[in-house]
Amino acid sequence: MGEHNNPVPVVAIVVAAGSGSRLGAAVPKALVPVAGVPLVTRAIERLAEGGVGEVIVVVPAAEREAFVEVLASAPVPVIWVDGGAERQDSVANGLAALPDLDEADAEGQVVLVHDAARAFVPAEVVARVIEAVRAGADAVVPAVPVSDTVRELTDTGSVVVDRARLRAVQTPQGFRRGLLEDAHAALYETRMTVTDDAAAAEYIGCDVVLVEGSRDAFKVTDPFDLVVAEAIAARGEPA
Ligand SMILES: Nc1ccn([C@@H]2O[C@H](COP(=O)(O)OP(=O)(O)OP(=O)(O)O)[C@@H](O)[C@H]2O)c(=O)n1
Ligand SMILES: C[C@](O)(CO)[C@H](O)COP(=O)(O)O
Repeated sequence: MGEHNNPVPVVAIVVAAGSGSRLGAAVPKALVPVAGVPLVTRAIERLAEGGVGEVIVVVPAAEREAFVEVLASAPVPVIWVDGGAERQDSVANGLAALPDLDEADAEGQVVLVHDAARAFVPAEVVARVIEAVRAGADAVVPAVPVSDTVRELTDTGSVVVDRARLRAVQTPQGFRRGLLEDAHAALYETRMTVTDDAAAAEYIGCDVVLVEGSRDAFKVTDPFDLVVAEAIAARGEPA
């Protein structure tokens, strides 16, 4: 860490540039309200509560004004960035907008990547991810056991998979900034695509550490999920 009075804040790249085609709402998914509060607002509140000091919010370019309006009273400073065609592109745009720091601070800064769609992530999960990065992990992923029996399709039919060895991957995922920048640069160079940032880190040889996630951190994807989201909002904080 370089010389300074203030510690380097934990920054979160909140990807909110998806359209939410499976949800089918009239507005981008991240702006959809649950109990009157948009998903992106909820996500940022949870991140701030868990220890994030600054957010880069990646939004559909044409909708930026609407996002600025709903986040006018965000609990942490917001940097705005336009999204890309795929989630991976949106994360890369977010990374490119990270504030300048001196080299040592930038290398060690904790960067989280979070889906706005995982709006109900408990603050404890956010804090757990940050703590694991600070403790030295390369790439940190909150994950939960899989409750269904799972079958994998084969050329001839399907086979059952040992679910005790499966974990469903959530966000926020945590990294040291330098490492995540290197990972996305490598993906860009080789035109490789991944569906999460831990896979990007793995692509450049990093180990992925799993920490306990939460069912509350589920990704709002289709209309059924909105019913669950409303129920969680009505229930309040997890016990
Ligand atoms: N080009 C994209 C695509 C997705 N996302 C974000 O990545 C997260 C996870 O994506 P998903 O839940 O699949 O969202 P959508 O792509 O919007 O959903 P759909 O596939 O139903 O359109 C979301 O917070 C979404 O806003 C993004 O920032 N930029
Ligand atoms: C990053 C992620 O939330 C991990 O589960 C997920 O991969 C993103 O969803 P997508 O549908 O692949 O964009």
